Amino acid sequence: MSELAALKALSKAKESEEKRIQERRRNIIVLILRHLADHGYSDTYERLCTESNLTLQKVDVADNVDLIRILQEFEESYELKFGKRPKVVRRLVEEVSSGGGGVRMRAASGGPRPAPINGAGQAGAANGSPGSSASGVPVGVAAARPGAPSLEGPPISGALAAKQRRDAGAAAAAAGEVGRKAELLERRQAAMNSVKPPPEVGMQRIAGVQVDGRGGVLAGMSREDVAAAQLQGLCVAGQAAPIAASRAAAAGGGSDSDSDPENFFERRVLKPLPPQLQGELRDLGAAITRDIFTDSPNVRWEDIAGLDSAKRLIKEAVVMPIKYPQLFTGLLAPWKGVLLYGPPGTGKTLLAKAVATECRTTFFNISASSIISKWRGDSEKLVRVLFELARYHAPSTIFLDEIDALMAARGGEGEHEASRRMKTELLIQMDGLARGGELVFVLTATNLPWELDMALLRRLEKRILVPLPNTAARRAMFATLLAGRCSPDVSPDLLAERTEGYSGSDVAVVAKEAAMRPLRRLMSKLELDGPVDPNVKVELGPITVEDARAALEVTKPSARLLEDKYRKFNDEYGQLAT
Ligand SMILES: Nc1ncnc2c1ncn2[C@@H]1O[C@H](COP(=O)(O)OP(=O)(O)OP(=O)(O)O)[C@@H](O)[C@H]1O
Repeated sequence: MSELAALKALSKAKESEEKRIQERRRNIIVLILRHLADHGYSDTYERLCTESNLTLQKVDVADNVDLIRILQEFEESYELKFGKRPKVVRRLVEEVSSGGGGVRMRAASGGPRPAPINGAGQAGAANGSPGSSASGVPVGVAAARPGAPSLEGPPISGALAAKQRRDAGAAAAAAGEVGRKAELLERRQAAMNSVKPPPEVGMQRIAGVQVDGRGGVLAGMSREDVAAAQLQGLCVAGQAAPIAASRAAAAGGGSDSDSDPENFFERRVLKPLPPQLQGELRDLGAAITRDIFTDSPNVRWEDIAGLDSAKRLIKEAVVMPIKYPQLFTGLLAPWKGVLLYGPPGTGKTLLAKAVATECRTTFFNISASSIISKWRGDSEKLVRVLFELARYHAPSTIFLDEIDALMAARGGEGEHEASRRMKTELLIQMDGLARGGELVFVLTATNLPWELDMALLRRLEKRILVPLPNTAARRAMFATLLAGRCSPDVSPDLLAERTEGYSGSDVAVVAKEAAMRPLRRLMSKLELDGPVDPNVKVELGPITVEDARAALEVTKPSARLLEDKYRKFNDEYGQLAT
């Protein structure tokens, strides 16, 4: 072949390769558009149409192709080739608990790889920073995050950033402004380094204090940080706080989901609101969606002391039908409504959170009293939308806490018309569940079961008493809460014996009160002795017998009085005879 012909062939090959690349790029956008449209992400769809100047009215994907199928085929061919499933998405940052309720993030171990997809990592490397910003946030993530702030204009993707850098470089070189180019690169890099993760991923930064998931202090902290962390109870006497104690704190103090690195990846991705919800119903739907647990509340059965029968019944009524639906058919069809009742602070909400952790269904965590206060006029519609969403996201669990606030007996004096309508709607919706095929459970909790409307009680087929903890359960709670904090003569047995009639939350208060006393001693010492000497270890002394006695004295049982009433209700309506 002549040289000319060879050149021509080369140019043609290059041209068609470029065409293929263009085509591939366009196809990717079309596939994404189709995916967004099929899955109801309408806002994002509109934006992508505008940005890409493509719409599904002009082109569409060919038959039998979609992103899910492509991904599936990729996974299969990878597995065939390498004998293992590919890891399609990987962690770039992990959350690190501060142990004090806060969370910071750091780059995942091994650091981010250069980002071949968006190119930002390579650009970073070129600038002396191997794909990671000074703040520990991989540049690739920062640059690729929609909405992340950048120095100039809207957020730029890694590829676009790289292109802009190339363009900027060419322009600068042409003008002989090498210095300006360097400055530009530096500014861009600085801009990307300063990008923080958007708040929606639930991460926070705590300046200067780095504490690992078990309360251990990480390298890089100053003595002052350590002292401050110690004073905040992040670590006792220079040691990592016991895992059991931190888990118990999590169980007691609400969700520790943000502090559990595993949760980052387990975070639930919700489907967008169903398109049939329009106008004000859509607003109600959005409000309810905010009450869906997207993170696991991370309360395990073993975090809940005692309550063995209640746990067994709940597992049988709610958890097992979701895990093994094939066994729960016909006569054994799952219960649609479950009522947890008992004195305040006995672990009803904890049990519900354990259900959410265990089942991984869509979990609607609804406080009935907040429905009333926030949506007084609209609560009937709210109930309808709630059940519609629960069916849409099935399998789901609707947890209605404080159900007595919503469903006190109807027809009472001064009952508002809107309230009556809302109650009727709830009953209708529950009947609808019994008829429908979707797996939707209604789990309710109350301290005042005798105030509930009889019609509702009938629909809550399974009624489970959650009683005050017995001695063994109180002992287990003290052992967990006070692990590693007591002098040898303070035993959990002694505390358990002295707390007959206390609820679980009373026990937690006694434990906290006892643990506060050595801290108070330390604080008054610090106040008296002036500023902290950074070389002196800040140590909390142990809880003494005197501390425990004083804590018991100031904390009285809060739920004993109504115990007989619960037993009576249980005899008449309950399922648990303990
Ligand atoms: N069985 C238990 N095991 C461990 N901790 C418990 C237990 N029962 C109660 N607690 C402690 O008491 C706190 C309150 O518990 P929870 O909110 O589950 O009570 P509740 O029965 O839902 O109360 P209320 O009826 O007032 O809403 C928990 O955060 C936990 O610290």
